[in-house]
Amino acid sequence: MTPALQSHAALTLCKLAPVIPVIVVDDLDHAVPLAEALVAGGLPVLEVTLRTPCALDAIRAMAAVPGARVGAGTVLSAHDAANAKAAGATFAVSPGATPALIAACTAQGLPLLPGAASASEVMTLLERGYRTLKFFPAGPAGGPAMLKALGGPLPQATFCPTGGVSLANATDYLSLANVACVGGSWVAPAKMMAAGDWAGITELAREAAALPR
Ligand SMILES: O=C(O)C(=O)C[C@H](O)[C@H](O)COP(=O)(O)O
Repeated sequence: MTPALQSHAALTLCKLAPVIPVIVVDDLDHAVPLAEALVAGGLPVLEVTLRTPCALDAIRAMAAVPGARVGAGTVLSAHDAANAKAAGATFAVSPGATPALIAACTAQGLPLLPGAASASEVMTLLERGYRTLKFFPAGPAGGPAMLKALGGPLPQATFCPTGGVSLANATDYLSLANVACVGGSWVAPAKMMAAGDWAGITELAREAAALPR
């Protein structure tokens, strides 16, 4: 799958909802109820970070939840990409991008949302054929002002800013012409997951899904 087609698939996913939840699953038993809660609240696209031992099993379980579009986050290597694909991930998100990761996602037909935080990084990915990018870490890298500035010379790149995005500042990003959606962990707080507060998480998802863009 060419990078151009990967970016097309990624953009389609980004347009499904204003927010992609960034999920850290510590307990496999949380995976299905969490996915159901987020989908019920209107957030169907879910990024499960490969940061915990049960992440791949969580992806496998969540991929079977009706309406869920489950991808892997923190995909850093070709090995991660292969594992994510085998677990049923339908897309991959990375904080940056490397030639090895790009080659693996291209070979395996796994749409990659690669990370970029500077004009040169954006230009390098555009050169490779990627037009849908993660802007990471969004807050520390300059926030909405930085994205707006990048949009001047590089309007062909569309972003999913992630890292320091919250309900309070999401609209500052979503109102920009070069932003398709935002990513954030605030809709799946560890405390609410530990407490099994799935109704509360559905409520957070509802608020997020209603954000204007
Ligand atoms: O590991 C990755 O590949 C990531 O996706 C990193 C996440 O984007 C941030 O950890 C989410 O940031 P917060 O919403 O501020 O918690």
